[in-house]
Amino acid sequence: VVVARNLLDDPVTFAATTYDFVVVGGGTAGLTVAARLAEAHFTVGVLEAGQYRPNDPVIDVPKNFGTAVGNANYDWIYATVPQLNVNNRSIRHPRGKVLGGSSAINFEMFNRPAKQEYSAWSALNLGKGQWDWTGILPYLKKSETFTPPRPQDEFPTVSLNRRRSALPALVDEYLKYARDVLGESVVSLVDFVSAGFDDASLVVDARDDPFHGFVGPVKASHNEWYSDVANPFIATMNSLGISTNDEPDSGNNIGIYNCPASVDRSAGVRSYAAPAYFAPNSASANLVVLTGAQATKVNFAAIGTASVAAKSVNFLSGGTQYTVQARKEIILSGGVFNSPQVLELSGVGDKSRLQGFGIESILDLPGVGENLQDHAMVPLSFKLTDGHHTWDELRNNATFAAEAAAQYAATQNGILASTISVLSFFPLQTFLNQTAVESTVSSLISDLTQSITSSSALRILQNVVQLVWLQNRRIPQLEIVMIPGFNPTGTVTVPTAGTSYLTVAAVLQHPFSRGSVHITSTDPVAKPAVDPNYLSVAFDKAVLLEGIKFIRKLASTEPLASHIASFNDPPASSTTDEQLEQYLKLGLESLKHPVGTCAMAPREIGGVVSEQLLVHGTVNLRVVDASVFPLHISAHAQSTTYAIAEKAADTIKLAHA
Ligand SMILES: Cc1cc2nc3c(=O)[nH]c(=O)nc-3n(C[C@H](O)[C@H](O)[C@H](O)COP(=O)(O)OP(=O)(O)OC[C@H]3O[C@@H](n4cnc5c(N)ncnc54)[C@H](O)[C@@H]3O)c2cc1C
Repeated sequence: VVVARNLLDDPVTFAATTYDFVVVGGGTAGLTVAARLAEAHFTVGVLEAGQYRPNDPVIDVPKNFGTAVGNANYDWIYATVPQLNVNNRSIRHPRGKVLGGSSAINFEMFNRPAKQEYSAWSALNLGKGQWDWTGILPYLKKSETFTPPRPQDEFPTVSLNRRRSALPALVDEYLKYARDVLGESVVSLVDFVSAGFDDASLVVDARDDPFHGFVGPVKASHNEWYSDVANPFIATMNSLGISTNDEPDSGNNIGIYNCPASVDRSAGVRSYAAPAYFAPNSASANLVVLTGAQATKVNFAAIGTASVAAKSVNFLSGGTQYTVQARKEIILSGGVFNSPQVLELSGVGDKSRLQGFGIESILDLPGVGENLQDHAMVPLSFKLTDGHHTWDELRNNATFAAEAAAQYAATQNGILASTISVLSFFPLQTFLNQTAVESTVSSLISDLTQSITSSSALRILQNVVQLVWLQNRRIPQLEIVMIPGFNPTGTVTVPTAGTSYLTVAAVLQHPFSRGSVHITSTDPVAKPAVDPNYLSVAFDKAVLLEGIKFIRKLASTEPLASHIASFNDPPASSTTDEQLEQYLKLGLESLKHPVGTCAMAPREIGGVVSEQLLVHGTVNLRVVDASVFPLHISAHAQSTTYAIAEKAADTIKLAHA
């Protein structure tokens, strides 16, 4: 194991130094912002609870994704509180506890949402901070070195059927209520966020490839190994109206596509925050990382009455508490569960909640830990006919597995370098007929209207955005993930020996349910309570149920149908809505993209951080991680998280220029 010069395991030395910036969490966003600030000649001290694990095959070998889940050497091993709407099950929520954070243990899909989704982030922040596609795209590009797919990886193409929408009248009704409830003070916000998200100036010629970066730290590439079930799967999706999208990173992510992976293809290893941002700076004295150290509290010095200044961070290392001082700023990058936890432990959060724990309130910010949004998914599995090549072969056939290992060792390629890559994203209108869309949205609007007086302003505005999105066929509502093998994270059944599977998951992109994460104790080592509140809005369940039916139809449609020997989970005998709903409750899991618990939005509507990512009411405490997403996106979270951190670094550098 190579231990870098500036990687410390000595808390005394770390605490004895005053850094310009102290970053809590050396994860996806934390290492990105830390490295960029260190490159700009600031001194940066990073506190990371996990260890540095370079050259570890559990992390590095692309096909090993999933094996770190549940292993305390890599994973915080979170689980939700019992979820009322899914049989009171507690749902697993892994989070990376290792240098590199969740980027070290994630499933390596590296993609982007529709450009209009970022426009909503911008709208929720009144256009400040340029959190739209134009403002974020440069940072998506800055963080990546993109390698386009080889010609032989192209998918079959069939064009998408377009149908007419009749939703505007229904949605206008909710907008009227939203204006009434929110009153004059924020009525302009309703108009602002509902004004539509198309910007003609963003239409650029895809052939110029203005979308990708070619010199950034994170390597994005495409698989060379594909299962033989991929092509029939894609052709069947095409025949059901999901056309192939050759440029999914362009801000138009509708269709089925070959998803880039955060894999360094030449070395055949995962590309994640530690090798991408930490390792290249490991000779720089500006960037110091202390591993095995958990931050427990931010300490403040009062300045004036309106804003407070953060000055130091308490942390635990080897059971002893230390304090490290920051000259300029403290940056929380502990992730979607831990950043709000540290804020609450520090007296920043809902005043009455904190008083219940005897914590002195420094800033009354009721939004801390609220607004938790996640991508709920339901995987379905199918037994394939004999002779198929899937990842199951690695489990079923010891000779094949040994050959694959030898091939990987010799060439850094082959099946062990492969990842999940066949993704598709589409709006309701693609898989529901117009009557079904209208009745689903109409029930949703009635639910939202009934709860409008007990909803926060942020939530009402999000509802407005999401309702507008439901009319817009460029905003995906459902993702279908094709997994060539038995579901790596499934909990419903176990695979049969000697059998190959196809797993297809339906994933809700824009849930209307909102959850929370809050401390349950003043003990910083006690895990906060994670409650995504899955399916608490009936619309979320309805979309997933329709997603399940769509997948069943897909598996019964040629050319895919001929490759399927039998329905596995759920079995073919489950046909009624009731049976499929039972399966939904049994099989629902997280796609592991929880976001939003320190939402970037104005304080008056319930936001936690400003468009500069400063915690409201502070002059120098920022949150830079996936917790600042104000609204979920139709993409996996990592590339946007890197971009947020890259953008934050520029914002911070400017503030201290
Ligand atoms: C199993 C799994 C699969 C996923 N699959 C994908 C995928 O395929 N594609 C995709 O785009 N996204 C995926 N994601 C999501 C994506 O990886 C995350 O959204 C993203 O990496 C989050 O980045 P972050 O900076 O917010 O947090 P993290 O990367 O989780 O970083 C937080 C860091 O802070 C540290 N930390 C926390 N609290 C403290 C503290 N108090 N003191 C010190 N250190 C602390 C943690 O140990 C961690 O290193 C997946 C996530 C998981 C867990």
